[in-house]
Amino acid sequence: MKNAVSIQLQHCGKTYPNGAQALQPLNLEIAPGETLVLLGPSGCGKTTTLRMIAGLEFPDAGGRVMFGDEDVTALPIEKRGVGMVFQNYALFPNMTVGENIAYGLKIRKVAPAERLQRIETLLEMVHLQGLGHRRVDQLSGGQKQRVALARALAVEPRVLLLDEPLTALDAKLREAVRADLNRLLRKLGITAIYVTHDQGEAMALGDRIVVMERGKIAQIGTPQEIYFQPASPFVADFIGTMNRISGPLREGYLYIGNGRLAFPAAPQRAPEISAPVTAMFRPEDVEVFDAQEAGAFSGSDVQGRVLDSFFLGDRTRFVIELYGNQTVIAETARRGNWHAGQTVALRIAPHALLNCLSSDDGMSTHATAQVTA
Ligand SMILES: Nc1ncnc2c1ncn2[C@@H]1O[C@H](COP(=O)(O)OP(=O)(O)OP(=O)(O)O)[C@@H](O)[C@H]1O
Repeated sequence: MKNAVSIQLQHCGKTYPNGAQALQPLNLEIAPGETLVLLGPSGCGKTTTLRMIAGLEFPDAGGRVMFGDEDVTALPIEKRGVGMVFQNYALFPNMTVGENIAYGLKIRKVAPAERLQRIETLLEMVHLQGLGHRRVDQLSGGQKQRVALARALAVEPRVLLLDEPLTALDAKLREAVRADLNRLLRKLGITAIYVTHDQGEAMALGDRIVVMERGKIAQIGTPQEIYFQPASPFVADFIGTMNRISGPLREGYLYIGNGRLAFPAAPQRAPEISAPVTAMFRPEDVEVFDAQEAGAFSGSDVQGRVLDSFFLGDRTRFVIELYGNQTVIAETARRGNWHAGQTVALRIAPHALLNCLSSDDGMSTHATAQVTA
C-alpha cells in the first residue's frame, strides 16, 4: 500500500474520568504495513489502546500518538484517516450493501460514477460480487462483516483498526473470514491493529502479537516467539496449554515421583539447586509410552496413570497423573490407545522445556535462559 504509515504510542497511559487506570503509560511501535494483534484477557486494556490509536480516546497528559512523522495526539477520529471494523458490524440496517460501502465516499463528495466503480472493486475484494443491491439485514453474519470491512477500506484509510471483528461469527465462518482477511491484509499491505482475546486468531493473523496484562504489555513478539519463548508464566498460560511440573533438580535431572527428566544443561541456567524447580512444556511435546516398553529408556522418564483421554479428531489429549499427584496434559497426533487407569511413561525432550522457575511457589523467580532447540 503506497500510503502505509508507521504508528508510535509514546508514553501513552489512560485514566478514565471515574479514576480507573485502564493503561499504564506504554510505548509501542508498529511498522508500516504491519498487522499487530493486541491480545489479552477481558479488561486488560486492548480496546482502550485501539481507541487511542483511532482518536476515540485520548492519552493522559504526556502521551503522544504518532502516525509516521505526524503528531495526531489531539486529532479526532475523522481527521486521522483510520478505518474501523467492530464486532457488531455497526452497519446501517436500512441501507443496501452498496450504500453502506459508499457512505464515507458520499460524505467526502466523491462523484457518483467513481463511487460505483469503487463499490464494485471493493465488493470483489471481499468476495461479495453481485450483492451491492441487497439490504444488509438480508445478509449472513459473515457477509455483514465483509461489508463492514469493505466500508472501512472504501475511504482508503492510512490505518485499519479491527476490534474483535470475528467474535460474532460461528466457528466455521470465523475461520473462513479470517483466512480472507489474512489474504487481504497481506495484499493491501495496510498498517493494521487487530484486537482479540482469541489466541488462535492472534497466531493466524499477527505479524507480531502484543500480549497485555492488566493495563501493561506483558510481551511483544512474533507468534513463534510468544508461543515458544513466553516471557512470563502469564504469557505461557495465556497462549495454548502449558504444563508445569515441579521437583528437585540434581545433576542435570528433575526428579518427579519415581522418575526423572533430563534437564538441559545450558550454561546460563540457574546454578543447580535442590529447591524445587518448575519445568514448563507444551502438551504436544510430551511423548507417551507403555510403561514396560519405556523401561529401556535409561531412566529419563517419569511414570503416571492415565486419568482421561479426549479424542479431538486430529489428535488425542490425555490427562495423566504422575506419581506424587502432579498432572500433565499430553497430546498426540498418532492414535494413542492409552486408556483410563493405564500406567504409562512420559518423555519430554530437554529442548522442549521452555522455561524454568525456581522458588517456593515455583512462580516468582525466573531462571535467566529461555531454552531454544
Ligand atoms: N469508559 C470507561 N470508563 C471507565 N472505565 C473504563 C472505560 N472503558 C474501559 N474501562 C476500564 O478500563 C479497563 C480496560 O478496558 P478495555 O475495554 O480497554 O479492556 P479490553 O482488554 O478491551 O477488554 P474486553 O476484552 O473485555 O473488551 C477495564 O478495567 C475497564 O473496566
